[in-house]
Amino acid sequence: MRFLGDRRPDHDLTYSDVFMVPAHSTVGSRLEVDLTTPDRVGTTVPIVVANMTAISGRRMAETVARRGGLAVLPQDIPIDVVGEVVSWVKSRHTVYDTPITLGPTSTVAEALSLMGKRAHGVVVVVQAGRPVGVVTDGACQGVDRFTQLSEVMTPEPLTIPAGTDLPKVFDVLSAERISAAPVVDGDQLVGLITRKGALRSAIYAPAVDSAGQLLTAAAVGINGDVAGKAEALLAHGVDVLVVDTAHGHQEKAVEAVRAVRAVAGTTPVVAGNVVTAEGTRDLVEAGADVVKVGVGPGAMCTTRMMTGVGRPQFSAVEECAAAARELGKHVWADGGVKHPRDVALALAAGAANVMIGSWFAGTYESAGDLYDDGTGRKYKESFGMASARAVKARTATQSGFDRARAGLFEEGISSSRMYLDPARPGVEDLIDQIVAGVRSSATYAGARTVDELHERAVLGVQSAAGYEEGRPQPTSW
Ligand SMILES: NC(=O)C1=CN([C@@H]2O[C@H](COP(=O)(O)OP(=O)(O)OC[C@H]3O[C@@H](n4cnc5c(N)ncnc54)[C@H](OP(=O)(O)O)[C@@H]3O)[C@@H](O)[C@H]2O)C=CC1
Ligand SMILES: Nc1nc2c(ncn2[C@@H]2O[C@H](COP(=O)(O)O)[C@@H](O)[C@H]2O)c(=O)[nH]1
Ligand SMILES: [K+]
Repeated sequence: MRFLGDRRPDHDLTYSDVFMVPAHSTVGSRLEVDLTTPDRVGTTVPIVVANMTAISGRRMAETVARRGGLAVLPQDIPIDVVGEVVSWVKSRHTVYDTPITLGPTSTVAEALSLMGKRAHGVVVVVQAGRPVGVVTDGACQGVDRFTQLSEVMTPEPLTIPAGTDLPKVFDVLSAERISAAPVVDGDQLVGLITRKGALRSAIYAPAVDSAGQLLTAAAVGINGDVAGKAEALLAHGVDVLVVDTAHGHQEKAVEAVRAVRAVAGTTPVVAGNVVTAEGTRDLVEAGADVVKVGVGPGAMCTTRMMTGVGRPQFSAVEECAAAARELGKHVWADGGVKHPRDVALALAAGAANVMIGSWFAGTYESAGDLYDDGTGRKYKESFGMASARAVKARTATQSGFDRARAGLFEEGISSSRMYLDPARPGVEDLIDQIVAGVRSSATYAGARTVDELHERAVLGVQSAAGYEEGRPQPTSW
């Protein structure tokens, strides 16, 4: 990347400070752009879900990997539970969604409590493995919550034989005016497909391991038996290890990376967080394949206000990516991403992948429960991984005194409401939006790949008014 007119500013910048200018392009279509990430971790779109307890769990991991991204399971989850999640994710179909299933005598209340767990909004009623009905949210309205599903389901629903050509699935569902249908092998339920799912599976390539199963990642902290934890995660089949701590450029973190590298073999090791070239080089030297960049940009993060420490994220990514690339390695831009443009600009700055936490908290697939705020707006609760709430959970096995002492050092928000966007309530809706934005961004730069976007990007620095001009105006002024 370079700055417009070679006018490199003498101060650090974040995403909102910069804009990209269009360049002469030979890329004729946004569909010609290949967003496979250059870090060789296996992602086919540059999206990684941050290792945050309220956000990254099994449904998030499954859904995002099916579209080519990766979710990092947090270090606070017990390792045997991570193992269960990894086996479960790896048992998921790479094309079809996991259906929500209940029996004919299950109740409307049960169906409604599960429906918010997935974006497709239907429950499949199953008997001896065979789909005998489909229940929608609409069918559950205006009936007693104890009503059995056999009374409200659409019986003998349209089913799709496994392996049906995806455009055909789309056309059949459109012709029948239904949004989702059970997928069957013989008469046995093997998955669920929606119209949008058929479209997405035709556009995206899932992120998979060498056995063709969905890709997984898990984080470890820097305390305790780090190598032992890493070995246990590897034994459970985790594909990418993330050594994660607030201050990645401390000796303890460097030692943790060395310890993980020593047991990781060919498994990619990601480590952070840092914001300087020196920090990047030290983590690469210790064995990191990918360095995670970002101190303080996160939406749940109070580090900069508490400590004055951090660095505007665009410049941090640019400097660290340059240092990593000199050593043949890569960086992930971690935190502060709120719009598709931020993802595009992080890639322009040289990131190989972009980590997103809070933006994905307000989706059906995030780990938290779905709430209604009383006005009909749906939200999930989220919290930072250095908040008092997370520290309390992480230190549960320590003495009361030690826990209270650790709680003094909170650097994150313990409670926030992340509203679901009614137009984009599922994480796949957000992925669609991000991928559309980034593909378009690449064609404006004349780039066909993530690396070319970084090489060709020409950026300028804008005023707050310049940024504001770019925002849409949904009302008259
Ligand atoms: N990207 C960011 O800006 C930040 C991210 N986070 C996230 O919060 C989670 C928890 O991370 P973390 O707080 O590192 O907890 P960890 O449990 O990973 O432990 C951090 C270790 O580093 C030591 N340490 C030394 N200096 C610092 C420092 N300035 N801040 C924090 N620890 C320090 C701590 O010792 P002692 O407790 O005795 O000081 C402790 O032993 C991670 O997921 C991390 O990514 C947290 C803050 C910033
Ligand atoms: N300083 C803190 N940083 C945190 C905390 N919890 C998470 N994080 C960091 O934020 C990113 C995600 O950023 P987002 O803007 O997409 O939400 C995450 O990967 C961590 O690096 C915290 O409590 N304090
Ligand atoms: K912040």
